[in-house]
Amino acid sequence: MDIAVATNELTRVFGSFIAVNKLSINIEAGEIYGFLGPNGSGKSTTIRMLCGILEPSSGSGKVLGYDLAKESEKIKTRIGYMSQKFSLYDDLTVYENLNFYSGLYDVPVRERKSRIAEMVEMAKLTGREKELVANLSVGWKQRLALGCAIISRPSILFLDEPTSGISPTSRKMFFNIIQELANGGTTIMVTTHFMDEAERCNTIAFISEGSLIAKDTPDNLKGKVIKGSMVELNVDEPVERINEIEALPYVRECSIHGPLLHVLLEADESIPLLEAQTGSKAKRIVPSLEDVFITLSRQKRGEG
Ligand SMILES: Nc1ncnc2c1ncn2[C@@H]1O[C@H](COP(=O)(O)OP(=O)(O)OP(=O)(O)O)[C@@H](O)[C@H]1O
Repeated sequence: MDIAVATNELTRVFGSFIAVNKLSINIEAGEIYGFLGPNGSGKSTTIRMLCGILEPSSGSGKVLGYDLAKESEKIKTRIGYMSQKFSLYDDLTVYENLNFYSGLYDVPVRERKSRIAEMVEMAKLTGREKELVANLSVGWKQRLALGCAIISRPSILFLDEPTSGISPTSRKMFFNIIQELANGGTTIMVTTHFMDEAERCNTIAFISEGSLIAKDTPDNLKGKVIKGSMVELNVDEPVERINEIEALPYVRECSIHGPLLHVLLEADESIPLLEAQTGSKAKRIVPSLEDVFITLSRQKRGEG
């Protein structure tokens, strides 16, 4: 098993604030590693350290065998990185952007044309090569930004919320491309707030307040983290009822999911009691990844 990323107590502070706290992770070559956590939990800061853009305050790490502290320049030229702010030039065409990045990443001149064609095809931008980037929709721009990030064929790709702000169809298309890259052997580390994308990762690491609090496959997380019986409850004015339901002695957690409440009970035996006390039908459900993350966040805050 090849390890593409390994960190040991990697830490970053800003003044007295600890953004990333003794993070130790391993990412296997060729896997899609989902890096999840609430806003401000330290995901971007971690990725920026792994890309060699930001110096760690303490701890250590290697990416593709190169040391984060001593060999950040080597790391920068060997990885692909794409953040939510796509670094594209609006006043250049699709082709010109790809050509620019092929130069930036030192793609051999004789290979540039074929590599650009490959990226245009991968990004499903065929026929748009001469279009100004300013005229592209966000979904198109995002796939072009991906093409620019991988024009040098990096063996590892860091994606920091690549799909925020784009349509569900474009998101799906984008993740299909990611899956294909991983099938071809590229290691992918991706942050996302979308649970359907998290489901497609081989491994999920969940961080909160800079610390790693869980790491496993999506299925194992759903099977192991939540203890008790999860039910769906359809009540009027669900948000107003959360506190009252959570105060019931046999209820562990209650959270809103669309128009419904998810209620975590100590055991199945409490279902009739919950139905009687709320006057609503409770339906037993398998916990979703979102339920898992709500539980993990509460446990971290000491509420679980
Ligand atoms: N350059 C900086 N100076 C000071 N504080 C910073 C700096 N960069 C990040 N932080 C702080 O570190 C914390 C972690 O930020 P980070 O961007 O890594 O979180 P995140 O998990 O990526 O959040 P989001 O999901 O909102 O992108 C935040 O509280 C942020 O304000």
